[in-house]
Amino acid sequence: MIRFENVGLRYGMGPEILRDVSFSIERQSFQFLTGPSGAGKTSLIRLLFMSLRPTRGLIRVFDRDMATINKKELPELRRRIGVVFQDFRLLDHLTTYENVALPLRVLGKDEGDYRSDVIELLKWVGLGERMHVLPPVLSGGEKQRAAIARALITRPDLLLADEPTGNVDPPLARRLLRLFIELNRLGTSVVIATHDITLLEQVEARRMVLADGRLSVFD
Ligand SMILES: Nc1ncnc2c1ncn2[C@@H]1O[C@H](COP(=O)(O)OP(=O)(O)OP(=O)(O)O)[C@@H](O)[C@H]1O
Repeated sequence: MIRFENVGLRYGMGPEILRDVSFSIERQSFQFLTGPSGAGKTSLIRLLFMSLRPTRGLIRVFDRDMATINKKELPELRRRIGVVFQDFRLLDHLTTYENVALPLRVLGKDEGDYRSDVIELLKWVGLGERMHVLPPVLSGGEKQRAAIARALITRPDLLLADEPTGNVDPPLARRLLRLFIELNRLGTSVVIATHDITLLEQVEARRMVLADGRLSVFD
């Protein structure tokens, strides 16, 4: 589904952050992306979401060479990817419910067809009581869960989550992990970037480890 071949990345004239990174992400696979702070996890997530282009190497996303994808084609391809950013990126003037429903609204779906799905997902992530409030009054953990729900609502082919349990307590982190596993069981490939050792210990999953710009993959 996704393939990186000898990918290198540098910002401006800075040092190479990623060097000769090669890996594939298969359909319906589950993997953690780990490595010390500053190792390049977020940069790799941004490459996967096509919001950053590599300095060198080949990236194929959904069987397309990223170098040949033009701006007009990007939204269509990105629709197949759900992302949870570290900074959440919720829209402050929309309620939690509206934020989560937004990707479906943008696709032109009828609210009558998705309303119950959105409410069910909000309840599952523990935001059933918070669906009518605006993001500025949500706690960090609540914002994080809203961002996760928004990324999942379209049942993407690929879910990218950058430190998705960074702001929640351990029981909730376990619950979110179960949600990702269930989503994976239903067919979505999942990539979770995390430092959270306890999270890593809970699932037998492929580990992609970044260190000194290089990626090692442990299946
Ligand atoms: N937009 C940018 N311009 C210049 N340098 C950047 C930019 N974004 C990231 N970097 C640098 O690239 C390196 C990798 O950063 P990145 O955020 O990808 O690491 P990370 O593994 O996600 O870190 P953390 O775990 O702390 O979030 C760091 O040295 C960072 O300073």
